[in-house]
Amino acid sequence: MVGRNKEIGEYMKFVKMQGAGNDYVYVDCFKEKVENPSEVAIKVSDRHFGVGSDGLILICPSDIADVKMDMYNADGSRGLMCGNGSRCVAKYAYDHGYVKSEEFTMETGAGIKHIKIEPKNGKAEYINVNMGRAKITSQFPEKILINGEEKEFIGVDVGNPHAVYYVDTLEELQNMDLNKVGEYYEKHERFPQKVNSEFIYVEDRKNIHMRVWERGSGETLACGTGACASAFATMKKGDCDTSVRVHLLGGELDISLVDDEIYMRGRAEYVFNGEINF
Ligand SMILES: N[C@@H](CCC[C@H](N)C(=O)O)C(=O)O
Repeated sequence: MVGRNKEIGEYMKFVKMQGAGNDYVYVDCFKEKVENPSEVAIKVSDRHFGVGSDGLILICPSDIADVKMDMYNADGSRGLMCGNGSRCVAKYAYDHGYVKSEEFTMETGAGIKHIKIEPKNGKAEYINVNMGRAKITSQFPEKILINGEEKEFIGVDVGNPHAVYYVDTLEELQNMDLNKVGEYYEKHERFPQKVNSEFIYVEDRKNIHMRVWERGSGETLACGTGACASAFATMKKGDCDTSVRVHLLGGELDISLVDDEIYMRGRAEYVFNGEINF
């Protein structure tokens, strides 16, 4: 815990931020210390008894980059990479003067990422993240039996694992009951480390629609790495150009592939600051 107040006991200061509706509780570890981040992630993420979020992200100093992101899913499991989180950490670090220029580096569990800020009135408005190289991790596509039904997916690693499933119509995508079936996808024996599952409808060569069931957090309004994985799968399959807009339940992300590296561009926003009691 990071503080003690004689009226309320132990408390932790945080800022809630969201990127395309993927919301996390962020703690500024340039100033604060979080001792049991997995337990804290479970507590803060609870939408009734906590702050309410898709997980916890610590914004930390780094020995090897300008800033470090340390992320935890809502179930307390550690995530190696978080696309939406990286934009929020970048915005926070830039707006709070922890980084001094518009281009800087971020340490993540999936290596060092290069960030480029597009500022407006001195604050980060759009954030570009070089997500690095993606890798296809399955047959192309691979058949799988999920809850008695045969499906096809494309496995993609973007620093964390994804399985991308095509859906035939936008209506079918909108009507999917992920709360009912999501866990069958996440915890299938084909994925011993569990997996983030994306369901996509390709509208045309420049637009795809996506819903996601995230490993460790369930359905979220967006997943940055999932958007990159989905865009990459459609590009490799020849269905989309090398620049794609991904439409998510909570917003939009622009993903492009340049010299085999994936770039993600999008916004990040503050929601509120607070203190939570323990
Ligand atoms: N929401 C994230 C991904 C978070 C980690 C993921 N659930 C995992 O366990 O790999 C994103 O925006 O990329």
